[in-house]
Amino acid sequence: MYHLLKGFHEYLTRKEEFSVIIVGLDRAGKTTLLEKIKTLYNDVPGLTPDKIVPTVGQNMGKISLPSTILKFWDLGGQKGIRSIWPRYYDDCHAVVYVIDAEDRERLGEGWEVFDSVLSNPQILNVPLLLLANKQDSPQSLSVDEIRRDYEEWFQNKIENSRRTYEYDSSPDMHHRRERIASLDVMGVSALEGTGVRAAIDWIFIRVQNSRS
Ligand SMILES: Nc1nc2c(ncn2[C@@H]2O[C@H](COP(=O)(O)OP(=O)(O)OP(=O)(O)O)[C@@H](O)[C@H]2O)c(=O)[nH]1
Ligand SMILES: [Mg+2]
Repeated sequence: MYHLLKGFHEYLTRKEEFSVIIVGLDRAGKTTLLEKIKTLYNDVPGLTPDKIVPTVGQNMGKISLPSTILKFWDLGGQKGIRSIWPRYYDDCHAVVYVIDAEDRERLGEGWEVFDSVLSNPQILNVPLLLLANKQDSPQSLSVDEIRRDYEEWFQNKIENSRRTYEYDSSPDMHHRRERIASLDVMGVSALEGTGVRAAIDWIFIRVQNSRS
């Protein structure tokens, strides 16, 4: 009887688990973001920024929300490690791409990598959120500026490739354009936590919707 009741209780209180991957260039602030998420949502706080080192491999963190567990995979962003990202694409329910809005010199590199993430067929229908991090810094580009910078970069890429006839005719181009048109960009400060709850709300709603 006890086991029956226990099983029934577990059935009633069970939570569905969703995997979210956090990708972006090295130093974008992915681990700082994950640790801030843990601090905001868990009883046990995440690491403080002074304890965070560059990620070699991946970090995992979970948070519990109503009837839902979000399991985050923070993947190392250094060039040599990015090749592990595709291993996570098949099983993820949402993708968060973190861009360092303060580092103007690396924006182009950030878009190049973002574009290669976008073009993966495995995540074609997976919710994708672009986070413009480091909004606490006065040097950071705003959300609107980040969006514009990406659109300009993308436009340039198309123009250049038209000349070489390689890009425009690719079959996934239509999807990519649609995806960019409906892309959600949010500003956060992983360091201070600003905007982080709004980003989690976005992920929570999207994974619920994509399931139904
Ligand atoms: N000002 C500011 N600095 C930040 C913010 N988020 C991260 N940083 C700093 O950016 C640097 C890199 O942060 P990490 O979280 O280690 O970056 P990462 O994306 O995990 O880097 P990899 O693990 O190498 O892929 C650290 O010095 C952080 O303190 C932020 O919101 N604002
Ligand atoms: Mg890291």
